[in-house]
Amino acid sequence: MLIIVTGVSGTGKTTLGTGLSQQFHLPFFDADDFHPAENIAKMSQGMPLNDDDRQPWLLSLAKKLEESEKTGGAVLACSALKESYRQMLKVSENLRWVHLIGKRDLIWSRMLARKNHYMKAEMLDSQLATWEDPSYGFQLSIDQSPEIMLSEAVRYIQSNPLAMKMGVIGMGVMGKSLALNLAEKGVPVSLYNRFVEGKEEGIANKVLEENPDFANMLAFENLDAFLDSLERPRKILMMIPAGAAIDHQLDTLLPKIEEGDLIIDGGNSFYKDSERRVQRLHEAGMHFLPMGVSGGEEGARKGPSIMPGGNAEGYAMVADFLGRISAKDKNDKPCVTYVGPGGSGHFIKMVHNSIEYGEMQVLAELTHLLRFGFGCTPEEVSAIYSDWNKGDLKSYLLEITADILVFKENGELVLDQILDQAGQKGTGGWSLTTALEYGVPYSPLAEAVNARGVSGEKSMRMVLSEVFQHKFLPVTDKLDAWLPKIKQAYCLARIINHEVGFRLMKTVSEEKKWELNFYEIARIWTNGCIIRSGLMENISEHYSDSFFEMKGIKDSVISDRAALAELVGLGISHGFAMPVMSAGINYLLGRITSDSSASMIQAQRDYFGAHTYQRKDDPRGEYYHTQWNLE
Ligand SMILES: NC(=O)C1=CN([C@@H]2O[C@H](COP(=O)(O)OP(=O)(O)OC[C@H]3O[C@@H](n4cnc5c(N)ncnc54)[C@H](OP(=O)(O)O)[C@@H]3O)[C@@H](O)[C@H]2O)C=CC1
Ligand SMILES: O=C(CO)[C@H](O)[C@H](O)COP(=O)(O)O
Repeated sequence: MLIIVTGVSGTGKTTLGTGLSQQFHLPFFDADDFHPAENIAKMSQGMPLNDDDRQPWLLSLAKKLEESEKTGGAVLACSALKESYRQMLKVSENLRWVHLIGKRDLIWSRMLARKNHYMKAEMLDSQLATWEDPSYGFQLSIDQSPEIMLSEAVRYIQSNPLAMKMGVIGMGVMGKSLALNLAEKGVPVSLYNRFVEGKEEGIANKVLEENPDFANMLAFENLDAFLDSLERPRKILMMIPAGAAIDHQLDTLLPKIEEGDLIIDGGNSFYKDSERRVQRLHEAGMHFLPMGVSGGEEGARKGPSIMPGGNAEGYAMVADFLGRISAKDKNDKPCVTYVGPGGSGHFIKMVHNSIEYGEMQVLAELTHLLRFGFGCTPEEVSAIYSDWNKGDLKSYLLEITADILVFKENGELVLDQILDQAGQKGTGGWSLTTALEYGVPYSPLAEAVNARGVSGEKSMRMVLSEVFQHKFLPVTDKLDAWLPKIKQAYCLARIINHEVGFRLMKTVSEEKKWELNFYEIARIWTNGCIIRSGLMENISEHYSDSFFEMKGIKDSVISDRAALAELVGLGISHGFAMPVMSAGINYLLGRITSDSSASMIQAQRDYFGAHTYQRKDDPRGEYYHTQWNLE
């Protein structure tokens, strides 16, 4: 979106241009700043510029406008006195003109009041003589206040909208926040929400009304008008629920859009669905970008972690915009990267969420044990977590858990008013089925999914609790003696959660030849996303396929496993379910045991089913069968 404010010197182009740049969140350029030194010298001596003087200046302005157009647009204040000059600046159809028109006396008096400007007031007559009245654009009279001039110019531009750079479908929690983020970063954006009579009406318009500072947004509930408003090739981001809604929305969109257009699915879709959709849009000559987004409402508004995969050409069309809206890592690099082909973007978002499930569950388990076993108050638990959060254990989830533990309404802890039934939308469970499909051990993170399932059976739990008289037993040991071990156990349980997730990603990447870059994946997860943490920073620097041997991790595996085992023992023996922490220590011990109990399994299989087994003393790997039942 390009806006050019024209007029002779003294008409207030800079004031209006600056106001428009703020309203439309676009950069502002003053053409005066682009004059070569010779022109400035000439004007300072009161000598008017001729066409030859203006030629290089106009060319450099046209170049600046072309560059700006690629990155979202700009507002330019430029005298553009003659039609031939304006023609040189007309670099795009996506351009609106506001011409400032005023009487000579008014302009003269304003020029006399100006200080530190190289233009001499005497040159006004020359400018007015050169000025050619334009036959297009908005003629705005300067005999009114700057505020009124600004609001009239905004109204004109909004009623003659420019092609918007991006469209967002779905004005829910995420769509609205991402749209505002885009608009704030100078990407003109069209908003669309479905119309459902009597239920979903004027939703996109409401977003505009609630955000009057953003003049670079348009709102629609008519899909055709929304699509018409977009620059070609169109770039459309869908932020709607995963599953049937996505296919249905694509069914509606595809007949209305054109070859070369790009559709992005920024929701939590199952990666296999995304692979199918990449293919579908490819066959229709369109680009499809399955894209994970993490950071919740606040992240989407201020800077999420973004995981686009699929069509690389499609990614290139929006790479600049995604970079602008994403969170930034510690080196100020955007937390977005092209993940890989097919559904890889949604795949890694799914694994991200699975790790998120595990991290949340570990904190839930610890909190329960600290409160109802050790008898800590919520404030005490919060203080412990806040303390941990100052060091290597720091993480976003630890931080919000500490907050939740002291958050009160009407003097009551909100946490204790919340029904103990955890919801889930799919990503955790899909990770588990994917791990099963690829034969990747996943027990710690699987337990986080199962724990949510068990929590959902509230009425059955209540009945059985009564039948079996279940009680949490108080821990009689002093908390101070346990606290260092609890911290160690927490540290190691988190490492195990991450190892499990990264192992799944590595296996699937190899099988599908995605060539995922785990340094990059960890890097884009160091900020903006829900599992950002000190641990993730460490992984992004030292990632190794042999995860447990990684720098900053190996020491914890060596020194903290006794603490994790002890804590799980303590919790379970005092009546606390600790599914993720106990699965974690079991998984770890299983992974680091050279002599496992599986010989017995093989013997049993061979006994009842003649499944055969291999022998330790036969390096050829031959299969043997024993006639176990000699009768
Ligand atoms: N909330 C979060 O923290 C995160 C969510 N996500 C994912 O982003 C996506 C959107 O989530 P979120 O914004 O939270 O969800 P919301 O429920 O807040 O919003 C959903 C949006 O989709 C629209 N919608 C619902 N059904 C349909 C349909 N059948 N056709 C077209 N539009 C429809 C809704 O419109 P209407 O108002 O008319 O119902 C609404 O605008 C989901 O896939 C979610 O899993 C990803 C990361 C974080
Ligand atoms: O993607 C997210 C965070 O990263 C969403 O908040 C998602 O909804 C979380 O998953 P679930 O609803 O299953 O807990």
